[in-house]
Amino acid sequence: MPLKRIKDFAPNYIESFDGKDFIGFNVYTKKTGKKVGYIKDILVDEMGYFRYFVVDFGLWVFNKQVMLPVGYTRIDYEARKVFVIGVDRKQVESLPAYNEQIDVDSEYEENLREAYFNITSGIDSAVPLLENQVPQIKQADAGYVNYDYAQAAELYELSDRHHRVIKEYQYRLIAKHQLVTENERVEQLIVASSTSSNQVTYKNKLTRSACLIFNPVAGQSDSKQDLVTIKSILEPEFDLDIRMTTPNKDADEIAKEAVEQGAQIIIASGGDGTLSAAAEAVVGTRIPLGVISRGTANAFATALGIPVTIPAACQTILGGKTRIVDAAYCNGRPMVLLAGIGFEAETVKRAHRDVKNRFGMLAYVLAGIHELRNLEFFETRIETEDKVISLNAAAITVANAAPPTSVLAQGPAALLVDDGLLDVTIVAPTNTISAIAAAYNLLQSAYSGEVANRPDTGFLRARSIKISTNPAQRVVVDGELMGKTPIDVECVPGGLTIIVPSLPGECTQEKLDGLPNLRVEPKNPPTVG
Ligand SMILES: Nc1ncnc2c1ncn2[C@@H]1O[C@H](COP(=O)(O)OP(=O)(O)OP(=O)(O)O)[C@@H](O)[C@H]1O
Repeated sequence: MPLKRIKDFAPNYIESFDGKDFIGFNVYTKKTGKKVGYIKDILVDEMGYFRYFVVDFGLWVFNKQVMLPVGYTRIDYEARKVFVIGVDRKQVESLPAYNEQIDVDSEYEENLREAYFNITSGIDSAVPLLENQVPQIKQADAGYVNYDYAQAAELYELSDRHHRVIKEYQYRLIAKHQLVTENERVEQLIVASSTSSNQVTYKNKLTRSACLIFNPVAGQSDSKQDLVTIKSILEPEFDLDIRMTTPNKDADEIAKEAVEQGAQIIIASGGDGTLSAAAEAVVGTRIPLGVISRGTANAFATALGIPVTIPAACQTILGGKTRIVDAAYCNGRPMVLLAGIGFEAETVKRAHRDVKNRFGMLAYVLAGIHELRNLEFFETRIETEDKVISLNAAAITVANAAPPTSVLAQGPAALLVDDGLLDVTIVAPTNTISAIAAAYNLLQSAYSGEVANRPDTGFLRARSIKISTNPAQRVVVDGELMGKTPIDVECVPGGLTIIVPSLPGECTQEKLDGLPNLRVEPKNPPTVG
C-alpha cells in the first residue's frame, strides 16, 4: 500500500482538523516524561488512514528521524504532546532511519514492522541493529505487497480511549477525500460520455448514478407508494437504476451484479433481510451503500444511526456523507450486524412472514415470549485470538453492530462499529423470571451506556471468535437463519462504506459568515485524545 505524506494526500487537511495541526507537537517518552523530539510529518495510506508519525528524535538520537506507528503513541491534544510508548533510546537507534528522499515501499515497511516486532518481543533489543542488519524479507515471502494493516492492530489501530480526537479527524479526512474522489469520478464519466458521442450532454455535473435495489414485499406499508416517494426525492439528484428483488433473486445477487457492472452507489430498500444482503455484497468493495429501511424491526438502519422514515433516509442519501464501519465474516459469509445463537435464532425462526404481516414488530415479541418458556442451557466453548472460555449459556450474541432493541447483544457499555472488534454477550439465566430480569438489565445497558452487571450476564471483545456448543444450536446471522453451531466469526475492520446522516457539527447548525465584526474564539478545545 503506497503511503503518502499527509500534505500530498490532502493539501488542505487542516480544514478537517478544526484548523489545528499535529505536526509540530513535541514528543515525550511515556515512561520518563522526557522530551525526545517532535512530530515532523504524518504518513497516511491510500484511503487516508493514519499509519505513522514521522518523529524527529534529534533531541534523543542525533539527527535521526523514524517512522513511528500510530499505535505506539498516546496523545494529549490540549497540551500538544505525543507520548511514545514501548520504545527506548537504544531501540530508536536500531530502527531504520527515515528521510523524505527514502522510497517507502512495501518492503521498507515490512522491514520496519519486523524491527518493531523484534523490539517488543525483546529479540536483541539490548544490541542495536545496524540499518543493514534489519531483517530482510525474501522475495518468495513477499505477502506484504498487499499488506493489510489490520493484521498488526497494535501498530496501526487508533483506539477510542487514547486517540479520540485524532481518530475523529482521521474519519473526517477520509470522508472528505472520498467525496472529492467521487465528484472527480462523476466529472470523468460525464467527459467520457460526451466525447464518445457527437451529442452534447447537458447533464448536471452533480447528477450521480445509483443502483436502487427495492424489495416490493418488505414491511407492512404500501410499497408502490413507497417507491413513488423515493423516486420523487432521489430522481432529481440521481440517475436511478431501479432493480426489484423477486422470490428467486434477492438483494445479494442483484447487489453483486451491480458491483460487477461498476455501480458507483448502491441503495437498498427493504427489510433487514434485504438491507443486510445488499450490505454483505458490498463488503470490501468500498462502494457506498445507501439505506432506505422499510421492514418490521429496522434493526439494520437503527444500528448504524440511519433514519427509518423514507423521506429522512432519502435526505441522508442526498447528503452523501459516508462512514467507514467494520463488517465481519461468519462461517465465511459476510455479516454486518450480529450472529445470535440459541434464544435469538429460535425467536427469528418462530416469527413467520404471515405473523409479521399481521402483527409487525409484535410478532418478534410474541415469538420471544414463547421462547422464554423454552429456555435451555447448552455447553459452550468460546475461542478468541488470546483465550479459550468454557461455560454454560442460554443465549450468545456476537455483534459487530446492533440496535438497542437487540437486547441480547447489549452486554458491553457501547457497541462500537468501527473499533475493529466484535462484542460477545453471553446470557445464562436459570429460570424465566431471571431471563426477563437479564433482558431488562441489557435493555438498560443499551440506553444508559453502563455495562450489564448481572452475574448471569457476561461479555467480551475480540477480533476473531470461534464458538461451539453441545448440543448444536441454531444460528441466525443478520436476521436470517444460517444452520447450526459451530461458528467462526472474523471482524473485517473498515469493511463497509455506509451513507450516514451528517454528524452534529458537520451539518449546518450554525452560519455566521458575513456578519459584521465577526470574531469566533474557541472556548473548549478538545482535550486528551
Ligand atoms: N418480489 C418478491 N416476492 C416475494 N418475496 C420476496 C420478493 N423479493 C424478496 N422477497 C423475499 O423477502 C425476504 C426479505 O424480506 P425483507 O427482510 O426485505 O423484508 P421483511 O421480512 O418484511 O423485513 P423484516 O426482516 O424487518 O421483517 C427474502 O426472504 C426474499 O426472498
